[in-house]
Amino acid sequence: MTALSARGLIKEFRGFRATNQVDLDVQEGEIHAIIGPNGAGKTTLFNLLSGHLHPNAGEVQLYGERISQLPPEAIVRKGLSRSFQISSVFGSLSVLDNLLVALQSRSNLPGQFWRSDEALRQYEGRARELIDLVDLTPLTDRPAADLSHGEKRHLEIALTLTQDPRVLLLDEPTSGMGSEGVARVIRLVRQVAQGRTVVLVEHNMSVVAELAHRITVLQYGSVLASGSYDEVRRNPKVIEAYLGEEVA
Ligand SMILES: Nc1ncnc2c1ncn2[C@@H]1O[C@H](COP(=O)(O)OP(=O)(O)OP(=O)(O)O)[C@@H](O)[C@H]1O
Repeated sequence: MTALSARGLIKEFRGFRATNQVDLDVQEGEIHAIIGPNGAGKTTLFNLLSGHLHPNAGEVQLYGERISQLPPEAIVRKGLSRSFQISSVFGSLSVLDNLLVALQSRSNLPGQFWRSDEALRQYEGRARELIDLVDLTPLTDRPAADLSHGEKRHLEIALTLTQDPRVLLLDEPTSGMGSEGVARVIRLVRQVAQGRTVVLVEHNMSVVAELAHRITVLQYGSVLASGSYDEVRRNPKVIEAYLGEEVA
């Protein structure tokens, strides 16, 4: 079953075409990587999938339902959430409180966003489960501002999971991490992908090789190739696009 698809997506910024007739098919349960050289249009495509940008033409479907003109909050409610490259955590709140606020914001009307501590506590069980899942248990009560870069990325993934998405978009989950951090993220992505569909933008080819069932390669806003890691890395057009960068 197709979880997420795009047909003929076009996005222009003042006449510059950042996304050019992109078609994408992500099957339910797969981990799908979007790769491409700098400026290829990966982030723009992510923004189109999540509703943070609207296409000039073409459409995005989530489980067969057109979502491309909906605002991001409506798309989240339909089961697609994304993490951002730029940290979206509240630094002054503890790890636990970040999760409590995110869980509560999902379950209540916006006017009720800030409520009593007591009301927040009903989400504590789920918050602690998510903290465990992303390996942050020893840091539960620490202000998020104290976390390392890698730990913040883990917290962000936990925050994204508060929406209980069927489809999870991860924007460069390993960016800025050393090899140990990268290995932890690989384990984490595998874990959160159980029972979910994951689409990730990723520059690190060893991460892509480890995780991705299928890959879409972008160049100059267009799809250059798609297929398994082995199919894609043997594709002469991909090799040429990455000349000077490590693919194999
Ligand atoms: N808001 C915008 N206004 C004008 N041009 C934009 C805008 N957003 C993106 N672009 C341009 O669109 C192209 C694709 O950008 P995008 O950020 O999607 O690429 P990317 O593949 O994510 O790059 P990177 O790997 O470097 O993050 C770039 O040339 C960029 O300058």
